[in-house]
Amino acid sequence: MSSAQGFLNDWVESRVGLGSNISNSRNTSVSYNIKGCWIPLTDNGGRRSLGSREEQGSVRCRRDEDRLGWFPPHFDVSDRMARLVASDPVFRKDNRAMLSRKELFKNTLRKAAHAWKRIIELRLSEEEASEMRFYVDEPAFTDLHWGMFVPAIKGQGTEEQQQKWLPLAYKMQIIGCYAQTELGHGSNVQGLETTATFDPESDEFSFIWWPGGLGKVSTHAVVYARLITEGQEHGVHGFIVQLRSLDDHMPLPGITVGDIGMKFGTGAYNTMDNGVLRFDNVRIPRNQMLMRVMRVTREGKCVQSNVPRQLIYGTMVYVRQTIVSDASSALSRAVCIATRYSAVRRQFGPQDGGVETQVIDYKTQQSRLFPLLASAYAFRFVGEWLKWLYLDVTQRLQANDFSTLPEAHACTAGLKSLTTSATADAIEECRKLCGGHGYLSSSGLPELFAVYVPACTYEGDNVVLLLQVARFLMKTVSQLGSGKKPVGTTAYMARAEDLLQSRCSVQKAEDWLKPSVILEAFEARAVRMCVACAQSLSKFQNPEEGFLELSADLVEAAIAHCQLIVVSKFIEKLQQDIPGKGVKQQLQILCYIYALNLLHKHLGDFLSTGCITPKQASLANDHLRSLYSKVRPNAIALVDAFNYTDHFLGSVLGRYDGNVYPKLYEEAWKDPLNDSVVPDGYQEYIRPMLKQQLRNARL
Ligand SMILES: CC/C=C\C/C=C\C/C=C\C/C=C\C/C=C\C/C=C\CC/C=C/C(=O)SCCNC(=O)CCNC(=O)[C@H](O)C(C)(C)COP(=O)(O)OP(=O)(O)OC[C@H]1O[C@@H](n2cnc3c(N)ncnc32)[C@H](O)[C@@H]1OP(=O)(O)O
Ligand SMILES: Cc1cc2nc3c(=O)[nH]c(=O)nc-3n(C[C@H](O)[C@H](O)[C@H](O)COP(=O)(O)OP(=O)(O)OC[C@H]3O[C@@H](n4cnc5c(N)ncnc54)[C@H](O)[C@@H]3O)c2cc1C
Repeated sequence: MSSAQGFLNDWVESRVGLGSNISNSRNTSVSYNIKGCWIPLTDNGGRRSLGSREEQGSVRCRRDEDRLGWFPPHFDVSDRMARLVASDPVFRKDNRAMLSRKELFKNTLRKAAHAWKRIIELRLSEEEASEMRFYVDEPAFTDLHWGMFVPAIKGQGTEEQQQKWLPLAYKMQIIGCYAQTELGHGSNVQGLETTATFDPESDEFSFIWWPGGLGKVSTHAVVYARLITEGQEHGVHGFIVQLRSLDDHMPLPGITVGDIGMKFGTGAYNTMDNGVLRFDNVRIPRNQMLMRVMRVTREGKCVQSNVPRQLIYGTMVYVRQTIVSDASSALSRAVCIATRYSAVRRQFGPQDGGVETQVIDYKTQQSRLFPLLASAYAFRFVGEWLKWLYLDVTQRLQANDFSTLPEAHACTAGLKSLTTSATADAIEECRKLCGGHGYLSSSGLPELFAVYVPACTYEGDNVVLLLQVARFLMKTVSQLGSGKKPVGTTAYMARAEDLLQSRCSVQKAEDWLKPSVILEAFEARAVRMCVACAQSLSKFQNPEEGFLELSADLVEAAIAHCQLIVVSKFIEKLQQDIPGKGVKQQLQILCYIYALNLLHKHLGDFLSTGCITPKQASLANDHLRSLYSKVRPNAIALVDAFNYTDHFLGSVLGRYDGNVYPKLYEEAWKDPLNDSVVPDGYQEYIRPMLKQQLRNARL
């Protein structure tokens, strides 16, 4: 796992490297360079109107070109793409909530086509294109094409199949989607009802299918179906199926395809054409089954390769890994909005008529906000680590080493579940942290929530995924006595005997500042919960029955294990060199906040397993409170470090210059209801009502 450090390092240098901006402190607090002078962000950022209602002009973060050279590629690429998108009128943010579905969708097509044009014109690399997609900030068919269709062919296709299909897909001469889910089956992939029956007479397959996928754009799909040859079933496999004509985009014979209709929220994920697809005896050539895992011969015989069957699920492992990094982005975006606004917003305060208190100074606000800020950083680090794990497993697979696949599956499934659930909850919390104005569309938070929340369901329902982690953990525990040493993220289980007995050494609040103490508490909690589940399971005659009965406890154990991974990767990160004066200390504080807040929220686990005493829990809470005061002076710098443009944030409350109130007022007048002073419908409904009341009053 040590090479994870390389990735983590990249991140720190590039993002916290922003840190170079927040490094020149004059005093103990982190500073931020605004208009060329270094000022400590101890309060409201001085020149920026965070904390003031007056317009302060457009103060910009200084990012000198010569400084950019210092940043490693990722930051540079990301920053360049953010600016490119923000300055291009085609990518302007429409008020998506106001658009009809057709307008919304057509706008998405326009932006995607323009993005592709720019990618070609500017000869953007894959990394640059991917950053561009991120900043365009609109779910589109291209996500599925690049994110699932292409990876499915790469991961499950033979060399020959890749050579045939990938060039077409790379040039977007075909557009593909990932058609796996049916009306009746999503989580249960082996239960799919779509069948692909091999017909040796004609060398073709036939399908019946009902997927979630792309309803209006894709010309092709990788369709998952149960393979049947010679009257026998051979499990689920992927098949490349052409859906629409490449000449006029009409569905091919036997194919019924369309959009499944409006989804949650206005705007939001409705830019995506999730679709319905029905096959009626559609025939495709035999060699369009992705055959890396299993080959079907001309005679209809199945030949298993040495690659494990689970590779059929490989695309999901890949996407789940990307979803973890995306969680950090969505969370950091919401936290950036809520933190900046909390510094602007004032309520209550001195009775003598002095200025009211910035809401960010209330301990309750800090105790809700700062753990979310810490989580955004934590998810970023664990996302980078997971990227490394995924690359590592991919390289091993290429060398026919399948040993780390189960762990990669458990980690991607578990961390996808943990981070998306936490992020969805956090976005909603950020909305509440912004009070009434958070409920306005112009805060950017309602749409962010609506667009984000399906991440808890797609790519695997979060509970179903945690149950996969629990299976992996139960297997690991059951092998503990067998001499098979647990490795990677379960290595701590090798010390199960010690961890079952260990006593937390904390005696005073500061003792909670030792990473080893925190780690041991989280390890002991996870091991104890896993072992307790394994013991309960062993009482069942039928293990599957036991697994169903105990599933709620198993999910809790899986969460404990996944939280341990996040905490341990954060701690690992801090063992490295981190450039920028004061940056490491800030990250350390965030790491403690992340861990101690989890401990506080899951106190029941820690106490009931005897990992810590009530007194130690109370000391942890005391310490947590004191850490909030240390984050407060640097909170704005820590969210500025995400380097989000106002265009990307799309939030009046999260504006960089803090000029919230005049802009809220300005934004209100843009609403179509304000196009006329007297509303449509006045004559028809309001006036007669008023007149009626007048007549009644006279009576
Ligand atoms: C403008 C810009 C232009 C260009 C842009 C450029 C670039 C853009 C690039 C990219 C964009 C990137 C990313 C974004 C892409 C997409 C994200 C956005 C939207 C997402 C859309 C959503 C898509 C979907 O939802 S697709 C459908 C997903 N479906 C699921 O997730 C189903 C969930 N169910 C399952 O996974 C499985 O069925 C199961 C729950 C795991 C159960 O499996 P099974 O029935 O087989 O049962 P078992 O439990 O017995 O398992 C058997 C065995 O297998 C192991 N296992 C299971 N899963 C896996 C796996 N995935 N990998 C490895 N191993 C696995 C399991 O542990 C068991 O092992 P053992 O036998 O050893 O115990
Ligand atoms: C916005 C969006 C985009 C999508 N895009 C695609 C796509 O591009 N391609 C594609 O193929 N699919 C796509 N999907 C489908 C998605 O992958 C599935 O909806 C998802 O995998 C969940 O499966 P399900 O709908 O069958 O949920 P279900 O399994 O029916 O879940 C319903 C409830 O049952 C519970 N449950 C289910 N099984 C168990 C169990 N074994 N134990 C305990 N509880 C259980 C779940 O926790 C959940 O609470 C998309 C979905 C959405 C929302």
